[in-house]
Amino acid sequence: MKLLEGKKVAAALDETMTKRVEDLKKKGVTPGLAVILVGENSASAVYVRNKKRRAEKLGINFQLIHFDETVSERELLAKIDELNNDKDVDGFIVQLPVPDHIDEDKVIEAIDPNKDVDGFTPISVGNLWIGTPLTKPATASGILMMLDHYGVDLDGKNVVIVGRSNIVGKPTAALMLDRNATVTITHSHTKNLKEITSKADVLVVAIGRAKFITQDYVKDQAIVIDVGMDRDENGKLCGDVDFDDVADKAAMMTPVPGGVGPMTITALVDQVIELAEGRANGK
Ligand SMILES: Nc1nc(=O)c2c([nH]1)NC[C@@H]1CN(c3ccc(C(=O)N[C@@H](CCC(=O)O)C(=O)O)cc3)C=[N+]21
Repeated sequence: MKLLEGKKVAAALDETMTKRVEDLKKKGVTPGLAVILVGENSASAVYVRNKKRRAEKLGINFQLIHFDETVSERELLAKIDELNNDKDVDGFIVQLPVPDHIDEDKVIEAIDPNKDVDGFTPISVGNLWIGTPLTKPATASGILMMLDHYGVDLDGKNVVIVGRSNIVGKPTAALMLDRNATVTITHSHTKNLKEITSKADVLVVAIGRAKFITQDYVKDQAIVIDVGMDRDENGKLCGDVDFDDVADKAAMMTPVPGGVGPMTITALVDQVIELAEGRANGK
């Protein structure tokens, strides 16, 4: 089984992105990324820390806006409006989840689609499904960037996605469809899940259930993409796929950590640089 090493692919792509940022700085443009984090969710703190580290390593101007859990929706929307109008910020995200007293859809809708580097706004999602994405959805794009790096041709392939979240399942289905794959989206109400997943040439799993996918869910020589970020019985980071159980059946598989996670961040920072390049050309 070939390991799809997101961490290595991310490092290789960092080199070209660093060069792009240097070229931009020569034109007097520094790419700007802002992240709004609300509250003290420990997983979010790790992901945001990783985003900050990567952006700063590339020379991107990173701004973290960390609100207390009790921040009002009005205050959050005011900050979003400020970032929408800040010409030095090419893109920004509101790290999800936000506390229950805040309407997540309302917050996402307030983001300027031209700065929506997560690809979550209705305009971005609409453009994604009609095939003209304004901005690329980070995790889904990260998955495609990794498959491209390993030369996986999706045309005509049978792709099964387990999970239908707005962050991963749905945008990944849209991008795979765009590559002429035959896409099936499964979820918690799907009947005979094993029958469907064991026909997949490419299996993408994003359900937040530690080691849920065992080899009886996997077609021989399938490509398995594990987007899970869970903890196993010993509290160790693991994915939605039982890696050891599936390893001798899959042709290719992503590890957790070190697989999709780093590529999610690569897609995010690549998107910010692309927007800054657009700004530099418009200058
Ligand atoms: N507005 C928004 N955009 C997101 O893109 C977004 C979000 N909210 N909410 C949560 C998910 C999850 N996500 C990850 C990012 C990095 C790693 C990552 O760096 N993973 C490392 C391990 C991290 C660790 O050490 O725990 C790895 O897989 O190697 C994982 C997951 C982005 N998300």
